[in-house]
Amino acid sequence: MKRVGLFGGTFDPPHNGHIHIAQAFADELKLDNVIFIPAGDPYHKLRQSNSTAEQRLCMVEQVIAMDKRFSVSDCDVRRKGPTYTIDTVSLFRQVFTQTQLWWLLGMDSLLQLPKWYRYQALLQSVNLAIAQRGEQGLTELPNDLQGWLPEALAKNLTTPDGADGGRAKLLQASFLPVSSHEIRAEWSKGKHDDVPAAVAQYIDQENLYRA
Ligand SMILES: Nc1ncnc2c1ncn2[C@@H]1O[C@H](COP(=O)(O)OP(=O)(O)OP(=O)(O)O)[C@@H](O)[C@H]1O
Ligand SMILES: O=C(O)c1ccc[n+]([C@@H]2O[C@H](COP(=O)([O-])O)[C@@H](O)[C@H]2O)c1
Repeated sequence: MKRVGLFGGTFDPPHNGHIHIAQAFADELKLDNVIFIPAGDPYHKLRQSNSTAEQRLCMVEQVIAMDKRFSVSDCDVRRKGPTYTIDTVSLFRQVFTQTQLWWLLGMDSLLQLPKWYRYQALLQSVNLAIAQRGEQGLTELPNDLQGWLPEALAKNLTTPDGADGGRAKLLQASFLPVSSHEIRAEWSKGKHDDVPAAVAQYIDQENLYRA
């Protein structure tokens, strides 16, 4: 059965930490493809930047050239209203039949998951692949996920057991201590080494992240 990773993010900007975990997810889960999906309206975040959704999409387009397993979808940028992952996954379910779908996310996102729109339905409709990030760990797992996670981790990764969804996998690979908000804050000071050169060039060309 084909396996596809869906990697949603604000990507403001996409950085080496994203690329590192996307490749690690693809290796460890043997994904055929990782689809980067920039959020159109990341309603859950306080926007602190001058970039548009189209510019974030353009930056992700630079990144996907780095690995033949990578591609990008503009479905969340095009969809109106707040970007809810349950809607994104429903779209991909229509296109990818006979495919195991994995939603890729960092530990910081997992800990916030009970705040996501219809998160329980989401957990049934897609599998979650979780990357370690910073000091945050499973000891901080919200009560709402404490029953679900051990069961989801115990599910067999290869044998389909009826409907796809409800599995979880913790990434073994380490993470890079890089974040978009730190990159934006440091950009005017000339610290550009946490993003690929093509992304750095685009940021300068578009005059992004200048205070
Ligand atoms: N360095 C990293 N290591 C592991 N996971 C990461 C890393 N950076 C981002 N992620 C994960 O990638 C997804 C998209 O991240 P996002 O685009 O919000 O970047 P970010 O660096 O977290 O941004 P910001 O610093 O603005 O909050 C999230 O699930 C996040 O947890
Ligand atoms: O569905 C939701 O309610 C929801 C709430 C918070 C985040 N998300 C998605 O999670 C992904 C990562 O978010 P972020 O904040 O790390 O950019 C991105 O695709 C968001 O659209 C989704």
